[in-house]
Amino acid sequence: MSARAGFLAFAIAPVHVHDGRPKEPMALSPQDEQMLDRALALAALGSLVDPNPRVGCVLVRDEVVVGEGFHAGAGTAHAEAAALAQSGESARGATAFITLEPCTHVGRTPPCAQALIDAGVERVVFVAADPSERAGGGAALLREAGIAVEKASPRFEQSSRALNEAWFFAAEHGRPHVTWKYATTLDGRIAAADGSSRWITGDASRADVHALRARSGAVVVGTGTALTDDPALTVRGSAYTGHDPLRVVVGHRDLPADSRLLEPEGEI
Ligand SMILES: Nc1nc(O)c(N)c(N[C@@H]2O[C@H](COP(=O)(O)O)[C@@H](O)[C@H]2O)n1
Repeated sequence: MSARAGFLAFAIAPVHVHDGRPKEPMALSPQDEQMLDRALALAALGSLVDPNPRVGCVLVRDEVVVGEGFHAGAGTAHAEAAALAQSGESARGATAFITLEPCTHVGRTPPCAQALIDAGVERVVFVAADPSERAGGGAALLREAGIAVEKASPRFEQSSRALNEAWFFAAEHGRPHVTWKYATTLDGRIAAADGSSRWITGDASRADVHALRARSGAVVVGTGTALTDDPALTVRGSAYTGHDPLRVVVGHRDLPADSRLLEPEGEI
């Protein structure tokens, strides 16, 4: 079965066609918006814990989806490359709907903007600009090549940002996105003075903690917490999806050999 045939069951309503180039941005049609929603749904299939953003791409030609792709994690094909691999020659003259501006850099994989140009894509609609210095600027490159480029409305950008909150933060601020997690009693205490009150939160809150660990690259505690609470800092229960964050202990004191942090699960 050809890549094209594999995806053609998903027929859509008409998409407007560009005949000349370059073009002024035009309002997106409801069909365009439908494709952007599809691209966002594809992006959500990517890894929650990855140095790379979650990105989705849909290629449409003659009102038909000819390729779809999403980025599954660093080192694998970018969303655009995955969609182009499916569409093959059918990408010529197509519109690409992408949740992030196509990248311009040679990183672990080749630049997506050039791949779209080489494939003969005629129009690109993207959701959010890539703020990173090394990979941004794809829209300008595409325009220089005569491709019609449009940016989606802020409603879509919000969705793309929500999918990649930590990645956008790091790309825009040059530092990691940090979540400060703590538990206190209503009177502002974190433990009884004698250290006896290890758990001051309930099941629901602890489930939240595991979900938070599951989508974090690293968990950092001080040696005070490590020695007093003996936490494992791994993801447990239904939140576990095969990923444990890197466990980082900051301080000068050694951990005892039987510390749960030294157990083989998870990296320290
Ligand atoms: N446009 C686009 N589509 C994707 O699917 C992507 N993953 C990205 N990522 C951008 O490229 C950087 C990572 O590239 P490599 O892992 O080095 O290949 C990432 O930081 C984004 O800027 N872009």
